Amino acid sequence: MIRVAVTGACGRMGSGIIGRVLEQDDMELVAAIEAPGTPLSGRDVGELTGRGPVGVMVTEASALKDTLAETEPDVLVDFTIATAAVETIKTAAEAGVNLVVGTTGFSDEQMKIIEDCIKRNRVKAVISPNMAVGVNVFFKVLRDLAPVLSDYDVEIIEAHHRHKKDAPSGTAVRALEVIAESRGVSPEVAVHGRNGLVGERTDDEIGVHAVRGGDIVGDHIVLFAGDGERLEIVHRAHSRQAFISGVMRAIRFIESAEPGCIVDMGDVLGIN
Ligand SMILES: NC(=O)C1=CN([C@@H]2O[C@H](COP(=O)(O)OP(=O)(O)OC[C@H]3O[C@@H](n4cnc5c(N)ncnc54)[C@H](O)[C@@H]3O)[C@@H](O)[C@H]2O)C=CC1
Ligand SMILES: O=C(O)C1=N[C@H](C(=O)O)C[C@H](O)C1
Repeated sequence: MIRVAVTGACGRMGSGIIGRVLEQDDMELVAAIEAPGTPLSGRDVGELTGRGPVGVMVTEASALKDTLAETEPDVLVDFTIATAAVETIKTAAEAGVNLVVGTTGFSDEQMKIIEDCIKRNRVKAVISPNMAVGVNVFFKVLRDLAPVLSDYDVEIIEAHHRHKKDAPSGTAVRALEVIAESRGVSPEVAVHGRNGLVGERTDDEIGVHAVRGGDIVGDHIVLFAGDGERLEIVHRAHSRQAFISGVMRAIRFIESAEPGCIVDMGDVLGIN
């Protein structure tokens, strides 16, 4: 039985993950953690997420160290916000708890802190900006296509719901990194939006555009524009269940992962 703790427990992803964990025969929800000062502390997370009481009460992140010691999870799943996730990851790693992290918006400095902490404490970690199987196939297609279309102009467009706090999406940033790497250039060639008399497009630049509105779950388009034609690689998420299915795969994968290393969903799926 895999003992699972979830942070961001009452969020869009956290609540969905908890619902799916509760349905698994090989998993047990042992902790549900929310932001410090949450008014939901002490409430049954099953009732909060519309499933009826499950006997797991919401605890605050400020008590995470004690919560981990008392509940002894095998893995902590984090879908929160970057600034919070860094602290959560440090606390979990120091407690020897493996990690599945879907939170996006980490800076390079925050990622370095996370990498060092996971390496130092020799915990296992799956960290991926998008857990959907289809998106990780999308990344592989981009890796294979980018060298062939090296002289095409690339633009990345992502669209998400009005509540998303970070931009561009972590998925769009990963797509940018994949294409930039294949071209032997820095992701700093990105041009985030365009406004004013910006002049002609340069050959090296990669446009990145974030659309926000409504309840869009997550669309990503990578456009390769050439002379007389263009190719558009598109992924559209219809439901957060696509991400949550990937989270279940990651939770089951983690035991076999290498201690002290961070892998992503491509590794979990064996397509990297
Ligand atoms: N990797 C993937 O497949 C996916 C990643 N995401 C990312 O996951 C993150 C969360 O997305 P949503 O669930 O839509 O956001 P949300 O805002 O609905 O949920 C975040 C939750 O975290 C809680 N929280 C804030 N600070 C906390 C702390 N210190 N400890 C515990 N909980 C804390 C908030 O109260 C909230 O309930 C975002 O970074 C988003 O980009 C979202 C969907 C898929
Ligand atoms: O915030 C979201 O909703 C999502 N965020 C992730 C990202 O930033 O790429 C993944 C997915 O697109 C949904």
